[in-house]
Amino acid sequence: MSKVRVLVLAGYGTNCQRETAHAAMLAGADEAVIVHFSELLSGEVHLGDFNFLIFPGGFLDGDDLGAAQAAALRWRYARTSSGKPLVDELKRFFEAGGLILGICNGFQLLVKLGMLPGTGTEDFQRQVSLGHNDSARFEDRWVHLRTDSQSPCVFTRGLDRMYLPVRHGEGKLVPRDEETLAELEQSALVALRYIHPESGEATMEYPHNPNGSPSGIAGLTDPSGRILGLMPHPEAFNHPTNHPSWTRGDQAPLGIELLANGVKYLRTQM
Ligand SMILES: NC(=O)CC[C@H](N)C(=O)O
Repeated sequence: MSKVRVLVLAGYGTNCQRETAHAAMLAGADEAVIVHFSELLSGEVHLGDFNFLIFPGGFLDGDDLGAAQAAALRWRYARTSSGKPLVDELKRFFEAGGLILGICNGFQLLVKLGMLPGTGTEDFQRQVSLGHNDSARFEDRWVHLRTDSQSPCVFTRGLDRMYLPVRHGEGKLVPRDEETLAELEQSALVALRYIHPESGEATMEYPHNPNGSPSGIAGLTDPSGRILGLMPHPEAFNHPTNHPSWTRGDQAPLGIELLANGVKYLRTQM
C-alpha cells in the first residue's frame, strides 16, 4: 500500500469518530474514513484496504455489562455476510503489518478482546481488564503523562512528557494476577503512565492518577509495538488552543504527535 489509509470504526455508541478522523488527517494521513461496523460485516468495506485502524472513544453499547464488553464479544463472534469470522480479518490486518490504535473505549475493547497486551493474535487471551475508577465516578480532566523510552511502541517514539485529557468511568487497569503486572513492566509494554506533575514520576496519587491504575498505567502496547491502547484522548489535543491554559502561554506536545508517529512509521514501511 503506497498510502496511509486510516479506518476509524464507528457504531453502537462510539462518539469520537469525527474528531479522531480529523486528527488523523492533521497527523499526515492520506485518507481517514469513518466506517460503521456493519459495513465490515456486509463486506461493503474491507479492513485489508487500510493500514491504520483506530477504535475511537465513546460509550459502546451504553457501557452495559462493562465498557466495551459487549463489543468485544461482537468482535469475537461476528461473521461477515459471506459467513467468515470477522475477527479473522482483524488478525490478517495485523499480520499484514497494520497499525491499531484504541482510544479510551477503544482501549477497553482491545484489552477485553485480548489483543492487548497480546501474545500474538492466535488465541486472543484476555490478560488484563479495565475496571471502574477508584473514585467511583466519571473523571473528566487533563493529566500529565510520560512515555517509556524502552517501549517497542511505534506511536510513542521520541515523545517524553505529554499532557492530555481523560474522560472515563472505567480506566483502572486490572491485571489477571501480580505476575501479569510484573511481566508488563519487565517487557516495557507499559507505553504510557500517569505522572505527578512536579516529580515527573509515575503516580498513584489522585487526581494525577485519575483512576487508581497500578504503576500509573495509562496505555499499553503489544510486543510488536504496532498496537497501542490508551485511556487519554490524543485526538482531543489537536490544536495549541485546546490546552486548558494556552492563554497563559502554556504548551505541551499535541496529542496528534502520537498519531503522526504512526503515520511516519507506515511511510517507512512503504
Ligand atoms: N471517553 C470514553 O471513551 C469513555 C469510555 C467509557 N465509556 C468509560 O466511561 O469508561
